Amino acid sequence: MGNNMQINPQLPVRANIILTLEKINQGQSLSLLLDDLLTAVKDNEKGFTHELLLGTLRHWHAISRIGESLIKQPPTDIGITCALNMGLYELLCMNTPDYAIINETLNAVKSLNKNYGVGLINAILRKVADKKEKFAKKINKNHSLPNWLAKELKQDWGDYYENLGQNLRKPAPIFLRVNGKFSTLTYYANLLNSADIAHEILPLGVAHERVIKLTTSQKVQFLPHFQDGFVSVQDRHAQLCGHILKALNLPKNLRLLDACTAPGGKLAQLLELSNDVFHVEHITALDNDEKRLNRVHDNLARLQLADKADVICADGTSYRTDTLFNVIVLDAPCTATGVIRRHPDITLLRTEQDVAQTVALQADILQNLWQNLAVGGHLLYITCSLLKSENERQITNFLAKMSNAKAVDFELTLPNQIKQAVGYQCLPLNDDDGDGFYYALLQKM
Ligand SMILES: C[S@@+](CC[C@H](N)C(=O)[O-])C[C@H]1O[C@@H](n2cnc3c(N)ncnc32)[C@H](O)[C@@H]1O
Repeated sequence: MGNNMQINPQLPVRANIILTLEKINQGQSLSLLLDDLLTAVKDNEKGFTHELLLGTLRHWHAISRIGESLIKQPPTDIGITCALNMGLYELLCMNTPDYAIINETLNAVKSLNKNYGVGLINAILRKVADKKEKFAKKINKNHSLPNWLAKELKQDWGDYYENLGQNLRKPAPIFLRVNGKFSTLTYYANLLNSADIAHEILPLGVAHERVIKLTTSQKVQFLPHFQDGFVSVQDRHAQLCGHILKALNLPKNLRLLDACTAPGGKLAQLLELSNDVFHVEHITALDNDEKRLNRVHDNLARLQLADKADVICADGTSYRTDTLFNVIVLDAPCTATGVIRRHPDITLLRTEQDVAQTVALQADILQNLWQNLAVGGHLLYITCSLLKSENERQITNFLAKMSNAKAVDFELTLPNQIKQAVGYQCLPLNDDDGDGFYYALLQKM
């Protein structure tokens, strides 16, 4: 059963959350919906709205299993499942009184003209409210991943799997990258101290580099000198990119291709790091998504780096240049299973079929970009995926096929940066850990 109602300020807050969940279940992404939702709710409801929506998504599969165990016939309207899951999450994981949750969830359902779901939702919420402790234990015990993904992660990560499954449903920490063109990490940490912004300084895992972690939630636009480009938000493991390349002590005047560049996080880091020692003469940055390239331009403008790179719209599977590159960064399109903590809707949007398609696309891009690399040049392959098929296996298959490619060793030193047959897999296993990233370094012979 469809629903043409749109998120709007006249609806109760829970009704707007149900509509958002419904759209995600139909394939839209949270990042495109969240602003609309938060704009539609009152200021004093924004925090609650965020917590209820994100919490429901983080626990979606665990909650769905509870709902399914109590219902004989699953509802034909996905909106009813969304309302039920939202109600169950609030009941089992938030502090709202039970009667208020049940009343408000039912009111929301009625305001969406879905009265046919009221009886079912009322019955299930009351049943669960009566045995809250039992169901709360259930929800917390297991992972909240779709079965196909849980199976793949178990195969790939054996001993780490349980911990990984639990951690993927937690919110991710916020890390900052300090722009060395304007500041040092120590100087910026002092600015944060002066502004009373709680933070920690943590190692990055490569050379002696460090990173800032914010320890309280903070609107980034209000960070000291954010608009002046002193600092950017970038995940701890994403920040390895520039430092792995810097540690190679490459010759000066590098010609670098940042393939798959949008929204430009790694590109900006490379430009910020470029100096007399790690000297990038020229960067070409490409992506095949025109819209996402707008975000690259915005980011570079804020960091005052707009004139430092040629940003082009091109397809990595076919792009060719006459002047070959010394370094190619390939931050490949992937299943993004490593960033589920930041985008919990991935567990609803991704399917098992997506994996094979993504692996094939990555192989095509890698194969084509290799033709643009000069002999002696390096290619840094990166994904934010946890799956070995996109990572270690992708690269070992490439090396087996390409007689002019070899793996280059580098060292990452943190416990959850795990050495693979080629490269490293970073896993989010602790609250301080960065996202799930894979890095492999190749050289053309
Ligand atoms: C993981 S994101 C890159 C993140 C970026 N490097 C950063 O650090 O901000 C992958 C990017 O690959 C792009 N992409 C997907 N298929 C592509 C293709 N065939 N050619 C070029 N870019 C592609 C997507 O548009 C997306 O922006």
